[in-house]
Amino acid sequence: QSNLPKELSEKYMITKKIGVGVCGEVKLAFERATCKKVALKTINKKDFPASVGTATRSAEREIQILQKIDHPCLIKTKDFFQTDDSYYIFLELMEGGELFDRVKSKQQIKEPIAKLYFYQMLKAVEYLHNNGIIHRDLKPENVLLSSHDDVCVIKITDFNQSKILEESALMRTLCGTPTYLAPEVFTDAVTVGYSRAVDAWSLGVVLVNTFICYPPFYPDARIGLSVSDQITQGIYTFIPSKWDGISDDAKDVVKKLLRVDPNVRLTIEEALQHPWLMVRFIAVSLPGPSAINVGTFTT
Ligand SMILES: C/C(=N\NC(=N)N)c1ccc2[nH]c(C(=O)Nc3ccc4cc[nH]c4c3)cc2c1
Repeated sequence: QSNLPKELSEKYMITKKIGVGVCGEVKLAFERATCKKVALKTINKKDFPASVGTATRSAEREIQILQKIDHPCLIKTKDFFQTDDSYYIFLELMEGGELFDRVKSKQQIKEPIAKLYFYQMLKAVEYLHNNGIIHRDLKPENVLLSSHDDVCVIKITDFNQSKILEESALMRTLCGTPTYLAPEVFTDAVTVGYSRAVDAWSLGVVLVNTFICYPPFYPDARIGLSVSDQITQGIYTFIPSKWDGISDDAKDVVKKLLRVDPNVRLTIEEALQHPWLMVRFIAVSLPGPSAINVGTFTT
């Protein structure tokens, strides 16, 4: 890290690499003044194949989102630096690492733990959607665990693909008097605005992939369909043996999230009302000052 900004090196000591992402890497760093551990995510501008212009815009939009969001299950930035060729984002360190690695190493995650993580993901995405943000890249690599214990707080990260829903021209048109408006403007309006449903779909795939240990859509000669055809036709395989012992409510949530038509797909809000999630939880609170109540709810 020879070309680090001087003020960055003065404030932080950077040590080993702890995670590697698509566009950059994650390192363990220590804030010199407090000796506190933090995660440093470096995003190299030159890693983006497109012209630097779009790269900078997408990275800057991500930084803007990262600095604006405030929810117990969304990663928070603690500091930020940039040079001509890189962004340096300091984030709260999630000791448990990525959910992806936890799943890779371990056999099936037990249903109550899967439900605890899934509930937190729903609450995080509910917050994003309520703030007009669509994540668009929800996957186990972008879910971080706060500790090595199974019962822990999770946080969603990586807003590189995220989209901020601006007020659209269509919304403004629909506010005016429709005297001269063509019928298709109304019918189009019905389908527009479901872009947030993509996050619900992804969470359905995460639920199957992460908690039942295999992706619902994968290249398999026996199915005779490409992954994209399986997805567009909503054909996914339920390997019965893997679902033994999993509750019918859990299967029902998956079925309703993995609906091809976004208009009938379960929304995040509806998923939170689903019987599988509407159970009493002991609030997950961490010891010490960082105790966070990610939410308790009753039957
Ligand atoms: C902000 C962000 N990505 N943004 C973009 N890719 N543009 C991002 C993505 C993945 C991330 N991973 C982490 C992170 O703390 N990872 C991690 C990985 C392994 C271990 C092991 C112990 N703690 C760990 C933390 C922060 C983080 C931030």
